[in-house]
Amino acid sequence: MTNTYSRPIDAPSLLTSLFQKKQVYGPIVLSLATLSAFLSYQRKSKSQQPSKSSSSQQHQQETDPAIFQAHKVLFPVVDNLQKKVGVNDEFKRQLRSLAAILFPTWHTKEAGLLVLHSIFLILRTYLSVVVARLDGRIVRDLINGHGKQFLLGLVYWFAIALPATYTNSMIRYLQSKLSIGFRTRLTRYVHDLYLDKEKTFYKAVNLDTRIQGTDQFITTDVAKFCDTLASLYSNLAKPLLDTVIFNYQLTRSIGWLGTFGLGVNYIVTAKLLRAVTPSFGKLAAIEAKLEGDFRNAHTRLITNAEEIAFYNGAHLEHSILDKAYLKLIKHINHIYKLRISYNMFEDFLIKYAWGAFGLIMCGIPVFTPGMAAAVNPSSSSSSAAAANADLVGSRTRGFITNKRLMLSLADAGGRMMYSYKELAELAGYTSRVYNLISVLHALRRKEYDGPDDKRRYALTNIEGQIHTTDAKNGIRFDQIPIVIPTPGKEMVGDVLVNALDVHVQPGEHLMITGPNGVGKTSVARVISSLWPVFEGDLSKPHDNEIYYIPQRPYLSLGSLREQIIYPDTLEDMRKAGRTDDELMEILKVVHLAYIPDREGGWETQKEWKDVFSGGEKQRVCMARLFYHQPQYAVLDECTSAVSTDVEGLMYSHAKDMGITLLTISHRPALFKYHRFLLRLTGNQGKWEFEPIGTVKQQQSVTKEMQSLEQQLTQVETMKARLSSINQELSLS
Ligand SMILES: Nc1ncnc2c1ncn2[C@@H]1O[C@H](COP(=O)(O)OP(=O)(O)OP(=O)(O)O)[C@@H](O)[C@H]1O
Repeated sequence: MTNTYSRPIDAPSLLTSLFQKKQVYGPIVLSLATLSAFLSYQRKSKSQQPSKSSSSQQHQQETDPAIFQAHKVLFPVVDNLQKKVGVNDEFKRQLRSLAAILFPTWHTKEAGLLVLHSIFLILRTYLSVVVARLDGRIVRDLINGHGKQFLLGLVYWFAIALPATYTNSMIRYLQSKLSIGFRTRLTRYVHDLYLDKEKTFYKAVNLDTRIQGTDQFITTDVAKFCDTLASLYSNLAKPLLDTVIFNYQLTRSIGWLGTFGLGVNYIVTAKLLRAVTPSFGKLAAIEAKLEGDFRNAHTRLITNAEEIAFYNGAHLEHSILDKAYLKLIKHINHIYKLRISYNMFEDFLIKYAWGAFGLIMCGIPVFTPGMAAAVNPSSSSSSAAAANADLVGSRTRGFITNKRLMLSLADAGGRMMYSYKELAELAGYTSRVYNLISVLHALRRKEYDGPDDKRRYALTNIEGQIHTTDAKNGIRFDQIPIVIPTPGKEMVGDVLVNALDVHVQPGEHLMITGPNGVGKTSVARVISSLWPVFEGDLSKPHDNEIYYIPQRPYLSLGSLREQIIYPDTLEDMRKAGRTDDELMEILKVVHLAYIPDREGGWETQKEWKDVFSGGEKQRVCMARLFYHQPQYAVLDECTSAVSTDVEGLMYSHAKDMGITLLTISHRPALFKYHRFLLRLTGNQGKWEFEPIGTVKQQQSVTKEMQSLEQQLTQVETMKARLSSINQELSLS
């Protein structure tokens, strides 16, 4: 006899024919095929991986500038304050722009992963239907007392368990792989933008306020974006597929009316949930920012640990950290509170309302006489008792199968609805990551944050020109004002130095002096293109012919050798044919020859900023100058902690090497190593430029000496007065 009740599940379709004829073999064969595809894919991707620690290979992988150029239109900067962060058209546009980075072509590893992931998702849905049907069959055989078939059903059950569990683990594995793949692509892209030749990393921090806490953006937000995107694909694609297939199966079982009811149910639920969903996207974006602030406060503490410890500043730092943490926690608590009512509503709707609705749907074929007859026309030809037993068996099978499908459907629908919350969170991370990339693109093109109109000294009105010339032409400032770059819509910069007009020729060592905060370092910032040339013309040699030693010594991560050759790598050093013996000679010049022995050799790796004393750090930086032997050197108070005799030796050595010096210093002892003096007066941006050793200067030195001598003559008078005061005090 035909089991007519279960006919809908056995309907002639590709899927159902697979259940019928290859109920167990089908899934196993499919799983094995997918496994072998996966293994061959793994082999292929392994063979394409770059060899370990090959910096030249890593270099080859840098993003092609043509790609950045092409992406210019995809990443216009948007004002996030004005745009509402949420699941809207702007979110879709931003996601499409980011997709161009995640999937540059369909021949990428990530595209392969996505396809494989999708195959496993389809496989899982297919297996769910097989399991639902098998479940129904086993229960039917149990109720009908068909022991042999019951046992056979159990054998099938275990046979399916293998591909089913494998499929589930693969889905999770591929989801993680997809997330890591996205993250690698995005991070590489961002690093290439951030650490490019335009020194965008400096500009993002100092010349712009649109992305604050870049480290948080690059480390945490990118990772969260990738995780959410990968999981959302899985959380949306699978239930979507499940919904289509299960609905199809159910339609055949419960009829079109039931399916229509299900459809209405979905639409109503989606509308209701949408109406009550708080703006999780915006909340997630704020949370990410507050996390960044908290992390930043900790990073500052670590970076400045010694200074804070000397000042006994732990108490204040403690309260700063607490404040940052409390702000974050307050926000997270607010989100949790919003979630209470939202989750209640969501659970009520999806678990309980849908559950009741599902049971009603399952009951339709049972309680609707017309339908039962329609699905069971052959029952009249059997004896009444047998027909009754068959009817109970087939009803049970139908009910169990439908209930399982219904539960899976509720689960799928529920997950789709839950995904809306995830989608809203994704909108928040998308807006953060998009914002980061679009601002980095803008900074690379020198499009800064400033007023819309052409105001003088605004970052949106940079009119100066920079010319790269031969080193023998020197460095020339032609009517260049030194202006503090000030980001912001209504902001213009303050002028530190008026139209500077100075020419430094090779060998004409220049000393720049003036009171604190007058703008001496700022002159160096303009030469090195950290600050823009707002007006005038700057002519200078190529960047690699000028070496800068800043006021604060910087020691990098890496070996002792890498401290001396910074920013060259060991590979660069070897390529240039330089040796460790040469480095030792350099260390002798800066009186640090004892360091390699003391520290255990050139390869030693330490946190060098904590190892060297203040003077040693400055001498290591001077050693770098002698290693690189540039045509020009800008030395910004970089020997202030070095004893005068060693300082003098280093200056003489630099000059002997043919390096033209531009020294920023207050120390008159350094005058004698220079030929010109640029004095920034601080008086409304005025400056003076003159040769060193002129009559005027000698007169000024003589005048200073006379004034000092005069002060010395008063010392005896002052001493006498002091002792008389002491005497008076002891008498009283
Ligand atoms: N990024 C910035 N934003 C705002 N103001 C800045 C910035 N950088 C420097 N300034 C200001 O510009 C002025 C000049 O700074 P600069 O570092 O050039 O001084 P300096 O003459 O080298 O001083 P010192 O002798 O103390 O080193 C200072 O008042 C400083 O506060």
